Amino acid sequence: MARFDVNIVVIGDASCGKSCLLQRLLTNRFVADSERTWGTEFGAKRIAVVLPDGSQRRVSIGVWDTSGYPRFHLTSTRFLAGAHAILACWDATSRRSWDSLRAWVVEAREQEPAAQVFLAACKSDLVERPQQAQRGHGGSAAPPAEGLPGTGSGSPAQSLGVSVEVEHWPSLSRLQQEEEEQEPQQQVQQQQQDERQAAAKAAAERGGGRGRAAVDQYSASTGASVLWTSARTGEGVLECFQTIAQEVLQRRWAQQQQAQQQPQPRQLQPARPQLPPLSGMLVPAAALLLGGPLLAAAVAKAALGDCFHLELHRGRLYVQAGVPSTGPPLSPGAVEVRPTGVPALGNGAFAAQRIPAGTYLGDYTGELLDRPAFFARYPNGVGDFTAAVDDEWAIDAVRPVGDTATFHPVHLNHSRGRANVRRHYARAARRISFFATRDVQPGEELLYDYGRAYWRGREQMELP
Ligand SMILES: C[S@@+](CC[C@H](N)C(=O)[O-])C[C@H]1O[C@@H](n2cnc3c(N)ncnc32)[C@H](O)[C@@H]1O
Repeated sequence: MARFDVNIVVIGDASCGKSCLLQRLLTNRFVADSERTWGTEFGAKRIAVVLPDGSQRRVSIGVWDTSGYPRFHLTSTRFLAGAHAILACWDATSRRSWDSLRAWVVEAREQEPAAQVFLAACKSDLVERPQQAQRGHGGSAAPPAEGLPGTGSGSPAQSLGVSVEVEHWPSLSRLQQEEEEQEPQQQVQQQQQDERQAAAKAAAERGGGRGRAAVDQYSASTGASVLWTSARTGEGVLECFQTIAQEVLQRRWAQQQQAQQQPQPRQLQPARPQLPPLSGMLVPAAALLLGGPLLAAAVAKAALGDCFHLELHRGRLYVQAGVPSTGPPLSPGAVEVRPTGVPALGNGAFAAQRIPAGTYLGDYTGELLDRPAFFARYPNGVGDFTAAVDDEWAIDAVRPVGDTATFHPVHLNHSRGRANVRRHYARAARRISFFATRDVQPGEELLYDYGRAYWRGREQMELP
């Protein structure tokens, strides 16, 4: 799983309203006939949260909308590993959907015991909703009264100290397409919606939905908050995800406080970073002293060959030593993307077979963003899955990160001291390539040093 501050996986029966919930969160629109979710969809949003100590933090939430179809069951549950929160949804108008909620919750807890579980009633505009706005285990978090800009619904934003800053979503093309298609169909859709609403209300009255008492009882027995949502009206949707982010961060904050009060275990000394061979560096250093930079560069190139690069780009001279620009390709299946077992890291890339030193692991591919596009998407300058090519261009790999079946360099975690991978930059070509710097044994994680700039402003998050 990709690493966001709060990773949320949405589970529940097919057609219970999960995709509409995610679309409402990301686009503030209701797409009545949203496509079935084949596999898993993904979206992300940045929100600012106030911690219990009063400090403010900007956090990103990543939301994985899994398929509820039985044939995708395995894929869906695979995404649970590394989740901080699991949102188990049911269709508030459907008895069957409610009845299978327990099985989803049991499975979620088995797969990712560390995750906090929340229950979401979808389509709650079609049933009688709870009145009060209590939050917490054993209670239901109903939307409070006054709205947050853009939601058109009630919001606990002030009391929670949460505000939305920016959002982005990878399924952009699909959503744009839906937007284009929506206009001419609007009247028909409205009619269909009215009909569906009337039918669902009738079903709920016949006992299709679950009574409040049963919901509260289950919530109390599982310790999972209930969040009432309607993707159609927008009510409770943003609040649902705000509640989750807030509760996850509150728990994390409490755990950190507790850990600080306990004696710290002895820290392992990280290994020294890998440098180019000393002999290769001594000769150019002597040449620099004796003949100046040109001679030093010529000598370095002669000594290091494909492991020494000079690039004059946009008025700057870039020097790289110790990493090749070409190498034998990775054998198919040689890298496996899977949970690291460390919640703060999420997934990582592990050698499934021996990877010889010098192997070319792949390029950092994704959406190319220029400076304005980058800051429009990430106003605070932090993109967890972006790699800067130079001071104008960045590559955003937010899409491939959700695909753990195929290795992409975005899956590589950072280590300053244990790095066994390095990047080669060809800036003019807007290319960043990754190479193994030593033999990597089966089971070893592939790691590279993201560089100090990546951690600036969030140094406390960096693991060695
Ligand atoms: C490019 S992703 C790496 C792959 C990611 N772990 C995943 O699940 O797909 C970068 C994110 O991983 C996490 N991460 C990677 N290495 C880390 C480290 N050494 N310490 C803390 N967080 C790390 C951070 O959240 C970072 O923003």
